[in-house]
Amino acid sequence: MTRLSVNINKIATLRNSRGADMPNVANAAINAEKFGAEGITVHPRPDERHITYQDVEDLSKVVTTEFNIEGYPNKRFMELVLKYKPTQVTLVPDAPDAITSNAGWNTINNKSFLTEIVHELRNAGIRTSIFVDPDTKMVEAAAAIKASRVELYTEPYATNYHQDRDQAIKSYIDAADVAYMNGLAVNAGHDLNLDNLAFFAQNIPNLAEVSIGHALISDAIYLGMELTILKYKECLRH
Ligand SMILES: CC(=O)[C@@H](O)[C@H](O)COP(=O)(O)O
Ligand SMILES: NCC(=O)COP(=O)(O)O
Repeated sequence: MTRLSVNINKIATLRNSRGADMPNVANAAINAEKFGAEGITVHPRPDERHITYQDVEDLSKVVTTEFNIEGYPNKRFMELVLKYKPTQVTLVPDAPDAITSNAGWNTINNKSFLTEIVHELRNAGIRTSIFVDPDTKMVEAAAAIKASRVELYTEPYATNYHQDRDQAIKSYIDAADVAYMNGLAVNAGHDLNLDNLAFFAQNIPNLAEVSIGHALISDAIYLGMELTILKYKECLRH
């Protein structure tokens, strides 16, 4: 069964907008898990525009499902994740000024850099996932780097879903096949929502985890977080 990891970056965006502590990020994680989330994902960006490094410390004390920290592995990020040792670290190639994640790693050109990072994380007992485009060559190179998982970057799927979902899913099916053939588990994320999630999950067998934030938190404004998480989990039952 595919795990739903709720990305709570946007809870922190709302909290930061007033400079106080409402909504409290740790409470949001506690409630998301109470409502059925099977993981909590955060992406502490270098400018801390939403999730702060302090949030990561606070969350490390309360998350009881799987804690997934995403980010670019610069020195500060590595010190953070090695200190708090989450369940999983998802390595993302984002530039500091990226408005959001907009591409997967070039795992061929960054092989030596990523191999060193993955080795350090594995030695710390942290599961590693590399954020990649649905490109079989990038997936194969991620396996050579000895990552445990790849996370398929699903923005292109979401963008093309309504136009031609069969075409939109094709590269993801191929990438997942190659991942499994190379001993990698498959995660997915970015721009997944209540419209496009079920078709994705139905077509990617053994999908280990989806991490969903922007659409899920937006839906929760109208539906409430409990019903929203229930609806997203229903999409994963196929
Ligand atoms: C890797 C990924 O797709 C998510 O971490 C996404 O980047 C969310 O980041 P923002 O919430 O800052 O858009
Ligand atoms: N890894 C994807 C993630 O954590 C959330 O992405 P989004 O749902 O906010 O686009």
